[in-house]
Amino acid sequence: MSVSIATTKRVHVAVGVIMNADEQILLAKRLTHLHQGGKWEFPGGKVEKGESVTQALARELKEEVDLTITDTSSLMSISHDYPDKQVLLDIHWVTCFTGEAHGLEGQEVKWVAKSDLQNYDFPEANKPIIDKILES
Ligand SMILES: Nc1nc2c([nH]c(=O)n2[C@H]2C[C@H](O)[C@@H](COP(=O)(O)OP(=O)(O)OP(=O)(O)O)O2)c(=O)[nH]1
Ligand SMILES: [Mg+2]
Repeated sequence: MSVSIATTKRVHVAVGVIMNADEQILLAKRLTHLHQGGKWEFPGGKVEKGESVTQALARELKEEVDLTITDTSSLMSISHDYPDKQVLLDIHWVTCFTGEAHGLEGQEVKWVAKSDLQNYDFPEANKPIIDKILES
């Protein structure tokens, strides 16, 4: 007899660590009805079929926080299993962008000094990202 094990597809997410000229980082608060709702995140979202990670990042940052990004560099990737969802976060530094940040999906957005990041509640997967930013 064969046993089938339920497997869920890992969700590939493009994530931007956006830093401004004052070395502040843009955080957005996940809406409560979403996965990991109420937690603070770095803006980003799912990579769609046929898109590169950079294309997805540019699209998501425009859709979510109204920024046009002009330069990015890879920071790290994190594969994380939540009890209810498996994610692969593809995280990029964003240091060149134009526009003013607004939460276009009704979410709160905030520029936060690096030294204040530890006072925010992030999803579990984000711990290595925070460590990396603090090292930089
Ligand atoms: N954007 C972003 N997502 C993160 C971070 N940390 C982390 O675990 N995630 C997870 C939460 C979600 O499961 C997933 C991001 O998905 P998403 O933002 O595209 O999707 P969503 O939950 O808004 O759901 P959907 O309605 O678009 O399907 O990655 C982070 O710092 N930024
Ligand atoms: Mg999103």
